[in-house]
Amino acid sequence: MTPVLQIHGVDVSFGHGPRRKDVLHGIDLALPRGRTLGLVGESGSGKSTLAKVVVGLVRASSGQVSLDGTDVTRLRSRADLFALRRRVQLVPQDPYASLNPRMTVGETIAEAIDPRRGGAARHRAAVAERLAQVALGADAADRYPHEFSGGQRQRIAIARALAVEPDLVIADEVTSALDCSVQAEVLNLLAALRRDLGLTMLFISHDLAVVRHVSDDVAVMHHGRIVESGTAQAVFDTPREAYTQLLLASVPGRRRDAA
Ligand SMILES: Nc1ncnc2c1ncn2[C@@H]1O[C@H](COP(=O)(O)OP(=O)(O)OP(=O)(O)O)[C@@H](O)[C@H]1O
Repeated sequence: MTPVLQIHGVDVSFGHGPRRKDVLHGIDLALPRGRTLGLVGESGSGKSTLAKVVVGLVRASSGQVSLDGTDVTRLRSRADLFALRRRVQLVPQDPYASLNPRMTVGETIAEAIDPRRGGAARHRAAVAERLAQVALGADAADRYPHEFSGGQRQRIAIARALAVEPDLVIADEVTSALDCSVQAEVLNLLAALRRDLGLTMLFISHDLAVVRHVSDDVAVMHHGRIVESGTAQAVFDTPREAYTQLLLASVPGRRRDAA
C-alpha cells in the first residue's frame, strides 16, 4: 500500500551566496496509513522546516514529497495549495497564537468542517461531536479562545484539525508550551485519538519521552539529517547510532527497562 506520506531525497536551503544555509540534507521518510511517526531531534535540527515542506510553506530545493502518491512539491496554483492545506493539518506549538481570538470555538470548528458554508448554527451537532472527541462540552462552542486554559485551547486546536478529516496530522511540539500536568493530558488525548480514529500522524518533538508515548515508528534527526529510524521499540530499546544513544542517555531518570 502506498504510504500516506513519502519523502524522498529532500534538501532545503535558506538564503543565497555566502548567506546560504543548508538546513535539510537528503531526507527520506515513509509514513503508512494509520501509523504515527515520531520525529525527534534537538532544537535547530530541522524538524519544523520538514513539517513546513510537507504543508507547502517551505519549498524543497530538491527531492519529492508525496501525499497519497501525488508529489506536493510540484503544486503551484492557489487552489492546489489550498486543497493540500486541508489534507494535511498542522497542530502548532502555540495554542494561544493558532486560534482566531475573534471567532467563537464553534465558528472555528464549523469553518474547518465546511469552509464555504461556515456558520456555527448550521453545523452545531457536528461541532458538538468534535468537541466531545477532545473531551469538551457542547457549551464550549459559544465561548472564545481566551476563556480557556492552555491545555483546553490545545484540545480545541486538535478538534479543529480533525474536523477537516485530514489524511495526515502534523503535531509540531504540541505540548512544549504547556505545564507538565497538562502535557500528559494532551498526550493521552492524542494517544487515544490515534487508537480510536486510526490517525496518520507525524509527531514532532525534541522530547524523547513524549515521542515514545505516542509513536509507532521513530526517526531521529541531527543537523538536518535522519540518522536513525525504525519502530519505536527498536529505536528506544536497541539504538544503533551513537547520537541516538546520547539522546536516550540524556533523558532524566530513564532506565533501560523503564522508558
Ligand atoms: N526561514 C528561515 N531562514 C533561515 N534559516 C532558517 C529559516 N527557518 C529555519 N531556519 C534555520 O533552520 C534550522 C532548523 O530550524 P527548525 O526550526 O526547522 O529546527 P527545529 O528542529 O524545528 O528546532 P525548534 O524545535 O527549535 O523549532 C535552524 O538553524 C534555523 O535557524
